[in-house]
Amino acid sequence: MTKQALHIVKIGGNIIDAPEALASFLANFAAIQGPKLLVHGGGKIATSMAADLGIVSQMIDGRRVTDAESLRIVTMVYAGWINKSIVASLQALKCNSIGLTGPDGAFVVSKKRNSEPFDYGFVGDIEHVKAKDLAGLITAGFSPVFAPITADVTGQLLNTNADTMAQALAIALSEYFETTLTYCFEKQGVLMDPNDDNSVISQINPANFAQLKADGIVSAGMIPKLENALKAISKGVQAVRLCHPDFVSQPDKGTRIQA
Ligand SMILES: Nc1ncnc2c1ncn2[C@@H]1O[C@H](COP(=O)(O)OP(=O)(O)O)[C@@H](O)[C@H]1O
Ligand SMILES: CC(=O)N[C@@H](CCC(=O)OP(=O)(O)O)C(=O)O
Repeated sequence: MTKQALHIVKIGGNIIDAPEALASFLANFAAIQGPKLLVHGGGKIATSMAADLGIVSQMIDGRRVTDAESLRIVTMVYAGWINKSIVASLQALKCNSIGLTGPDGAFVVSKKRNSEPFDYGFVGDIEHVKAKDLAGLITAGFSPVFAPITADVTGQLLNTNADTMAQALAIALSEYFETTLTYCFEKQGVLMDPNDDNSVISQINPANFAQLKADGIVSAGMIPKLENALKAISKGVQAVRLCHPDFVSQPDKGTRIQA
């Protein structure tokens, strides 16, 4: 039997923090026909909220070093304000969204990251996705909206990178759906020249990724994002793409990932 298509989309903090861009993206997302799932980040807002409270945020390899105070902030920001704002907006657009974190339904279970070689604090790496139950929720007509907060088997909340969460959900759900994964961010795609939106690299595979990294053309948060994208395409996700949120429904736009 052929599997039904499932569109998984991830949006990051730069879009969430720009009300017009977010509203325009959510209208595009709501218009996608058929099963769909959204994963959101919000790192930029968490960093500014932490700064307001006098807490300096430290990022290493795209992961936030998350102490107990930071964990409280990121949980309130991601699972609270951002998640509920997005779900309410999608409901107003007649998209039957349901806001979730890892521990809701135990859909995503993580494990605290090893403290060697560096202690990231309360950061979780995903161990298991309860894909069958989540597929059931999607088939019942809900569009899950995941915040990047998970928990381990003891109930400890953990902060999880949103790009990784999207990758893990896409891989696990590929057992039940023909899954496509789209990372939306504020540029037109992965660029040869970060200041030139016309320099989109149309395809990235493991070989040219290694070269782009060595040449310093991809840097910062783009490196873990592409590592997640490459993992997804190598583990059963049908199509993976990075693009501007305006083009979420135009598969020929942006950067396509190849195994
Ligand atoms: N070659 C590149 N092309 C496009 N963006 C790049 C590139 N190299 C680094 N970046 C940076 O990666 C960022 C996207 O990663 P990140 O900030 O983690 O996004 P998000 O918060 O949406 O997950 C872009 O805003 C850009 O500053
Ligand atoms: C462990 C870890 O780094 N978690 C991320 C989760 C949010 C995120 O990934 O947000 P963007 O998609 O907007 O970058 C963080 O706190 O920044």
